[in-house]
Amino acid sequence: MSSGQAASKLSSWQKLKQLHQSKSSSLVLKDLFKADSSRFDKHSLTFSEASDVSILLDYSKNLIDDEVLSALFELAREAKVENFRDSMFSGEHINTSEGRAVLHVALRNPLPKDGGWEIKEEGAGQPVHDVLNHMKEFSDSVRSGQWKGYSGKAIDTIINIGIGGSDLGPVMVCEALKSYSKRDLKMIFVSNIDGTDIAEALRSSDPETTLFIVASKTFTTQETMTNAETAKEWFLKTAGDKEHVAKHFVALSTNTQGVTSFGIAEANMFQFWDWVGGRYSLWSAIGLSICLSLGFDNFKQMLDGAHAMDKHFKETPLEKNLPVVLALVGIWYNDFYGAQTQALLPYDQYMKRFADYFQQGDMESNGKSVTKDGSRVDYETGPIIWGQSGTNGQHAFYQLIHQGTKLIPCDFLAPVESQNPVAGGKHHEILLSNFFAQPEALAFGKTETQVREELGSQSSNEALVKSKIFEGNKPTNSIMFQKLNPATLGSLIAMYEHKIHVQGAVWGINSYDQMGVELGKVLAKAILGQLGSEGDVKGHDSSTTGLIHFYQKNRK
Ligand SMILES: O=P(O)(O)OC[C@H]1O[C@H](O)[C@H](O)[C@@H](O)[C@@H]1O
Repeated sequence: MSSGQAASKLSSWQKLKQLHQSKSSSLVLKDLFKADSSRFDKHSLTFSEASDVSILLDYSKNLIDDEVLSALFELAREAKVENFRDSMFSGEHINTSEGRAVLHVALRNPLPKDGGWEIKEEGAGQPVHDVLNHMKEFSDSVRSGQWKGYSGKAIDTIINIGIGGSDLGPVMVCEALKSYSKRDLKMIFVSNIDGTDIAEALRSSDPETTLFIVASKTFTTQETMTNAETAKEWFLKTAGDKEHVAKHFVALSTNTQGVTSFGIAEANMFQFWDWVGGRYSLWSAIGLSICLSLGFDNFKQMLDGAHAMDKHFKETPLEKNLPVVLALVGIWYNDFYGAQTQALLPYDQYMKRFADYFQQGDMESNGKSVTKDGSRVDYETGPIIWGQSGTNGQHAFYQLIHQGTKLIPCDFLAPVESQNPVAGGKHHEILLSNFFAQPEALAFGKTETQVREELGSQSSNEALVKSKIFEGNKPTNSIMFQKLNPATLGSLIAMYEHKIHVQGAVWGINSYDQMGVELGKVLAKAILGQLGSEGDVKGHDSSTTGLIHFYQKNRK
């Protein structure tokens, strides 16, 4: 297991610091490509270890050379990334602050008799497959119309009520694999405590044909429980009899007692375990909405794609290991170049929620400032993750990436094959031409000489010339895959999950707790009890008190 040692104490870290100082000015992409015609071949990797999956990672447009790369791999070895990875796979309790194993990989692991690994942790073998069978049975019966609502009608609307990891994964996947979905089954996701979210969902739904999925690992999350209660009240207003709840409410949780006291029978509960982190839970029962929308077979293919990436991560030498390479290159910018953010830019409209999903995945995992042994880090940890689908982003924020003052490493992702080759494939070719052009423009820019040539007689306008120069040398990864099918999506998600794992291991932090979300929740609870009257507002600073008083005076 990783010791939680500060990364900056490692000799390879110091070496990287020196390398950055001594050679960053000579790490110029234009020159690096000119000097080595095989740079793309040397710095690209392929992954095709799952059926129906073919992924190319081109990391050649990064500010790296052989010396930097070998120091980065040395860092991974010195930080014991391989040991820590193996500890995760074997079920060791690597989430030390909560004393838990971290086993989302077990959710996509076949049984040992079918070629999976033996994992010694309660739940991590047959029980996983029992829940999968339950999910299959249930989703088949709802999708086929066999499952009937209380008045005998089939279900045509699914409302998933959950937040954070109990929402973002299912939302992202249902959107990404929409072309595989049962189009006549309406999927609605309610997460926000803002009454608008549930009100809008209920407005367009019919209690006789709506199925509610209450998704919450803990079954105590205020937003989810409040939304679920409101949904139940709305349902019972029409349905009347409490007995009917059984036909319209199911729960996904680790908390059986919470589920039954809400009024959902254990038979309608899909179980998972405390070793599944919320932001890693879409592979568990939390994926029920995915199964309902896409069908179990597609869900299973997504698990298989993820499992193949797990196997790749577990067995491939670091130098050829996709998640490891992504992680190390990310560390190079995050810790030595001072980059604050990392953009995820999928050129596939179906992946429009991908960056939102990994905002939680990455930032809740690695947004930490103490190591596992409790020392304050003296280096940067998790990056700010953001992005949106291409080409929309190009018309919004790419200006800053090209010509702003900040270094923003970007991952570009795109499918070879479009699922909607409209207008004879014209849209897709335009889309891909942009996917190829942007990393090229970022890497190689446009020189002053080129600008002057283009401007011709106007080149005497110095300010204009300067404003049109692209400095270039902006690093990117390009990730191409054949087609966004369930298995490929599974592999891509697992690839980024493991990237996060490797970075957390190098930084010596616990990527698997989320203590930072607690304080706000506790304060909100206390404030909720004080909102009644001005006199109740006690124990706050003048700003918070002033804000609450303003609300109390002006509410209607
Ligand atoms: O699934 P639940 O227990 O309702 O938790 C929902 C979310 O709650 C918190 O915000 C955690 O930080 C998230 O990691 C979690 O996904």
